[in-house]
Amino acid sequence: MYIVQIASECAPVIKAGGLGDVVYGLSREVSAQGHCVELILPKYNNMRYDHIWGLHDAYRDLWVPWYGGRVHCSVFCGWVHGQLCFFIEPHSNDFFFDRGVYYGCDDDPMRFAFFSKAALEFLLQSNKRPDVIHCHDWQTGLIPVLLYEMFQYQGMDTQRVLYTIHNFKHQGFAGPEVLWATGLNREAYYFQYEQLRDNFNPFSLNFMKGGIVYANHINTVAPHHAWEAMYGDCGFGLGGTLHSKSFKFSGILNGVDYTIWNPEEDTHIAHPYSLTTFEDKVLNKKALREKLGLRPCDKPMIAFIGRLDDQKGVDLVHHAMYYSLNRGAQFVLLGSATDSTINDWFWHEKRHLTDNPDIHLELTFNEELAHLIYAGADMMVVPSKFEPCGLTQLISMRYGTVPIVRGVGGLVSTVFDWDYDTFHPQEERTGFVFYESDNYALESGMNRALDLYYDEPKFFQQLAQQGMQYDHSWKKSGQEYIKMYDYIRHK
Ligand SMILES: Nc1ncnc2c1ncn2[C@@H]1O[C@H](COP(=O)(O)OP(=O)(O)O[C@H]2O[C@H](CO)[C@@H](O)[C@H](O)[C@H]2O)[C@@H](O)[C@H]1O
Repeated sequence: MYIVQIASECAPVIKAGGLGDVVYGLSREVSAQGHCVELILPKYNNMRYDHIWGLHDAYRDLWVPWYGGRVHCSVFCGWVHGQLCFFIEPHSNDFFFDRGVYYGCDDDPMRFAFFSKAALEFLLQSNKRPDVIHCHDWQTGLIPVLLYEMFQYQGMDTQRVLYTIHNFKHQGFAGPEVLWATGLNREAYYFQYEQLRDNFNPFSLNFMKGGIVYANHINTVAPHHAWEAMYGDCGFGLGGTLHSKSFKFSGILNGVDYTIWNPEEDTHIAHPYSLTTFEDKVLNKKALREKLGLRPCDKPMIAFIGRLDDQKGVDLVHHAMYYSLNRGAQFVLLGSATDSTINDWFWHEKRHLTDNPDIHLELTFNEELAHLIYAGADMMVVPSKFEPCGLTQLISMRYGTVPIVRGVGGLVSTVFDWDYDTFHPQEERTGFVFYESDNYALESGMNRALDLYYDEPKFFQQLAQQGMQYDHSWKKSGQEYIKMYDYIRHK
């Protein structure tokens, strides 16, 4: 099969969070299983160019219809760790992708509407006719809309679309201008409830809703989250739409790219280790302390890695920092915030705690440091309010770092509580789970983990090693995606 992935991120060249990991890891796996996979991405000026090999302009004259005129674009081509990627660079005064950031601009809906249109225009003009177009999140929600309302009449009538939703909270809203810009025009038609009109704001179009309505199949990144989105409050207003499209909606659990996340071969960590040389993990804890200026001691090390966003339960992350110190542990946080209130809050904490030798807050995006923390920490807290799948707990388990998670979304499907899980025998359990979203619940999870660490170190190590034995590589999930591609291709 020939698959084209269209997305706003692809790790490690463009990564703001888990979307980038999934787009790269899945592409690699599907290629490894014998299919042809190409990626189309925006050419941001701040992406990690050091991860692209052989970048050259492959298609100089892409003209993209936009409002009444056309925008001239160049398409660059290069290899990102073995995956062929095309990067679209528009030459216009909007400077859509020359902003020094991936997201967070007022005109984000316009930027990604343009990208969606340009990506399809590139396929059309370069005569690429994939069997399946796989697009992701709100940024590419307009792809199936544009394909079925416009491009199929220009010769792209056999392409099928899989639309994967990684986060229902961000849906992409715009007014009618986006219809005039992209050439979809017909306001009255698209503003119908059955089309793109937002379920709550009648004056707004909803990109993600468009993706759901028009794609051949939609999935989210864990089966449990598919249920939560349809029947709970995790659909953020799209539950009804999903319900009406439940015949084409499912969940496929994410995997982790074990060529990147592998403690045996990780070049970013101080001392590689495996299940059988688990005792070397402590050398990474020592190296982490040295790197971050934490004092040498025999305390446990608790970590948090993630976007500092309301979704991640930042209030509980904050509580976990102080509670760890109270219980005699060290704490490391690696995160960055796009919300200025949360950013200011954590910068305030960082300054306040700067002289404390047992805690370090690193408020940036740092892929290399993330590897060292996964390897050096004993426990990872993931107190999310909602979590479609979650990769940090999966990576942590791979590194023998015990996850302490809130029982939501993909977290509850991958972390099995050491004390209370009723579905798995003790030798298959992997961490600690709490359910309520308050300090007491978090403390109960952390206490049980710390008690096991202090009082029964052998059992704690056994638990860490049990997590390492799970296979959360892309192999199985990759096969599920291939089955899905094949299914929609023949629909
Ligand atoms: N400051 C920082 N420095 C370095 N690395 C950092 C970092 N902050 C985060 N990361 C890394 O980014 C990834 C985050 O993974 P998550 O599963 O938390 O994704 P996220 O919530 O962004 O995405 C959404 O998409 C993913 C993928 O589908 C879902 O798993 C998830 O539930 C959903 O919310 C991990 O690889 C983590 O190590």
